[in-house]
Amino acid sequence: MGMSISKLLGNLFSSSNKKFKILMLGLDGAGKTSLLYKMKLNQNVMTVPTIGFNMETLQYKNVKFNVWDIGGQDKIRILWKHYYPCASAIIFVVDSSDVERLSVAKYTLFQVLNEQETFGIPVLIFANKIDVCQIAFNDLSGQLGLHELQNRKIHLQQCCAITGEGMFEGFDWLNQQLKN
Ligand SMILES: Nc1nc2c(ncn2[C@@H]2O[C@H](COP(=O)(O)OP(=O)(O)OP(=O)(O)O)[C@@H](O)[C@H]2O)c(=O)[nH]1
Ligand SMILES: [Mg+2]
Repeated sequence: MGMSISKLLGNLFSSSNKKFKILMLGLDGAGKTSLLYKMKLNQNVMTVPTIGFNMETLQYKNVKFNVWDIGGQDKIRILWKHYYPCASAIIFVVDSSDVERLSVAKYTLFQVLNEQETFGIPVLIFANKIDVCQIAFNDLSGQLGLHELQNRKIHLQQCCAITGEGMFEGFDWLNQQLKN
């Protein structure tokens, strides 16, 4: 009856050792590094623009992630593609107070989604800076063109890297997607 003890232990061991590679992308200043360290340390860190990347291992509800926070400045976005191989999911961070650059955020998001290596993987969009947000949720979703992406695994979650609001809800969705 049931699974042998050794098989059960083997399964537990392998699942606890698995780390999902998660890419954190988004325009410069969106709050990627702030979110990474809020999640990792529960601290508000002083950030400087990321040139290159930060990588941290996080654990949320027994799921381990290697989160790659990659610099979002215009001139270094060209380098994002080098990080795509073997990514299990993408977290795309949008500054919801920067309404003027929402069209650039949309264009950049669609560029990422059009890369063959990102086909089929879940994309969590963090609408960050909800504390200073300048736009209603539905308008934000509309301006990012999310209705055009109904064949993709996409979830829009408002959050705040300063208070941590919304972060765990986002990771709950991600965990659920990675389980499937
Ligand atoms: N008000 C507010 N400010 C935030 C929030 N998250 C980040 N910031 C601020 O936004 C600025 C940019 O944050 P970063 O985390 O450095 O942004 P980034 O996306 O890593 O930027 P790059 O490394 O250039 O790609 C910093 O001054 C943060 O303190 C937030 O939720 N609310
Ligand atoms: Mg950064």
